[in-house]
Amino acid sequence: MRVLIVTAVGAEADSVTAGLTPLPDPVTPEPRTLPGGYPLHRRDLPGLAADVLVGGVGPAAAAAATATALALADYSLVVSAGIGGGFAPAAPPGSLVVADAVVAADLGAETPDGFVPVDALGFGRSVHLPPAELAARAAEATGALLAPVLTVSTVTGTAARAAELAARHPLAGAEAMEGFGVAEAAAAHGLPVLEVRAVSNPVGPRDRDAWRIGDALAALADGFQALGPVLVHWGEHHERQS
Ligand SMILES: O=C(O)c1cccc(C(=O)CC[C@H]2O[C@@H](n3cnc4c(=O)[nH]cnc43)[C@H](O)[C@@H]2O)c1
Repeated sequence: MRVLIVTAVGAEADSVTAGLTPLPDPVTPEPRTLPGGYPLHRRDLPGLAADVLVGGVGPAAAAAATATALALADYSLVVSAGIGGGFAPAAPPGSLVVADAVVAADLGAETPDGFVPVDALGFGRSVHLPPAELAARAAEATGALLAPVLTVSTVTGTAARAAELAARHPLAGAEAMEGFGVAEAAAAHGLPVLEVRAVSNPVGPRDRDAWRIGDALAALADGFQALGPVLVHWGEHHERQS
């Protein structure tokens, strides 16, 4: 199976590729550069060809990068991966969240009666659902929380905003900025999507001292080491079905 894994920044791509490199890699291949300037790292495991793309920060950049890669090669699955904010207490810094729903949390309209999501306005959609069995197996193998992951264009920085999001999405495990963009591009190509987030900070009042980016990147690498066999298994099943 060939899978496209989309990260926002190079450090996340490095963690993902490290996790997918089971033995010390004597030769670390240089990434290719796709049109648009997107670096694409390749990892080949038995039964799994993984392309790890650095697509930029935010849903629009992520969608553009993902669509570029999907136009250039055939994939069976697209994964949005990186660090994110975790909703307390379920997703503390250093933990992992696998999305059972990829939710556009701020795509819509503010009204006197509150936020209305874009699909309720009659446009497009605001949720993409990863294959349920794949998401469940991924969460089990990585020890992750299986929960909705919110995509936001603005990082939450106040208790009030965190409470508002939690009230609208009581089961949310994490927020990040790329998942829905990756999912929209995947859906446009008829492909399933998965989202994996390693928690670097709590969703809440802005506190740069509370960031645990190193811990999150390490958790992301560990997570992808555990995820490799799940993807191989899912790919074998998927190929038998098609
Ligand atoms: O300046 C801040 O207060 C701040 C706090 C958290 C994250 C940022 C970023 O600019 C990181 C954006 C980058 O990382 C992902 N990410 C990490 N934590 C969060 C979060 O709490 N909410 C949303 N996104 C987060 C995101 O996917 C981007 O790729 C700045």
